[in-house]
Amino acid sequence: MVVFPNCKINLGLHILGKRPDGFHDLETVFYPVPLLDVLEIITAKEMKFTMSGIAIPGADGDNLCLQAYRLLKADYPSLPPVHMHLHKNIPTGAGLGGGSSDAAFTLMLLNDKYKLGISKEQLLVYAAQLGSDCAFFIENKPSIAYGRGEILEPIEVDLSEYDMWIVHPGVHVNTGWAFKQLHIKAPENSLKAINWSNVQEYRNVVSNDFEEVVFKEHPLIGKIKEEMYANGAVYASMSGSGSAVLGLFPKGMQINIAGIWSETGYRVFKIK
Ligand SMILES: C[C@](O)(CO)[C@H](O)COP(=O)(O)OP(=O)(O)OC[C@H]1O[C@@H](n2ccc(N)nc2=O)[C@H](O)[C@@H]1O
Ligand SMILES: Nc1ncnc2c1ncn2[C@@H]1O[C@H](COP(=O)(O)OP(=O)(O)OP(=O)(O)O)[C@@H](O)[C@H]1O
Repeated sequence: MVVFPNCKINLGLHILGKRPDGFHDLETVFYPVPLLDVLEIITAKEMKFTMSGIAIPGADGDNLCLQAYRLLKADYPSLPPVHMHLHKNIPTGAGLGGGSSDAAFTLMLLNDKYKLGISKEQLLVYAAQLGSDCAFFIENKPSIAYGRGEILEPIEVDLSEYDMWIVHPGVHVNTGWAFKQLHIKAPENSLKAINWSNVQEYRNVVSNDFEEVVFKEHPLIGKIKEEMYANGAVYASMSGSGSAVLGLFPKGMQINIAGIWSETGYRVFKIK
């Protein structure tokens, strides 16, 4: 069975405070984006995990797909050994949640393939154990998120009238590091109060608290955002804790990619 884990972008991200468990409470809008990994799982004589595509830092044994398998295997010992193959397209350490998506899709695929009968509510609980933004991918609908990112409410956001470009500058931002750099202050507005149908207004009212600290450490990421606005973006922002930057442009607008983001290591995605 083959599935295609997608990524997410954050539209706005407010860090509300540090919690006793070391995590942070946040407010953000998650929006699913069809930039896809490929995950195949087949029944095997013994466990095997293989990968192709973009290399992922860290040991293969720590891969979130395997962590998801182990989490279910502990509660469902009848789960047979499998061969999982992950083809990685979504840049890592990019704020696009690719690892979290792979984990969520592994849970859903195993549940479907082996008829484990796990309810959506229980899948959300498993997902939240694997990563803070993992639960989002179980629902995979535009949502406003609270708590660590696992408390989700659907929200009406439709960006289909715009062309979306995502630029990844090849820099890996460690999410834990980014949270440690923050100087937490009360947000100027609530993302819930924003009129999400007015995309033209986003530039004035939608902000990401990570940008200040991440741009300071990696000025080239801030530069990408500036370049998006200089080249006609209606809205541009870093996603999550970076390093990917998304831009919304008027539909059909021609952008001279080669002239703007041709530096070595940069990857530019036009989202279909
Ligand atoms: C920044 C976001 O991308 C926004 O969508 C997510 O909140 C990050 O979610 P994630 O990558 O799934 O994060 P996790 O793997 O759960 O946590 C990585 C590290 O980030 C920090 N972390 C993460 C989420 C959160 N709400 N508070 C935190 O302080 C913790 O130090 C944690 O050890
Ligand atoms: N299947 C996987 N895909 C990507 N990263 C994985 C995977 N499994 C484990 N990881 C580890 O998780 C780290 C972060 O991965 P991910 O791509 O989700 O980061 P991110 O894009 O910054 O996401 P987020 O927005 O959730 O912070 C990687 O550096 C890697 O060590």
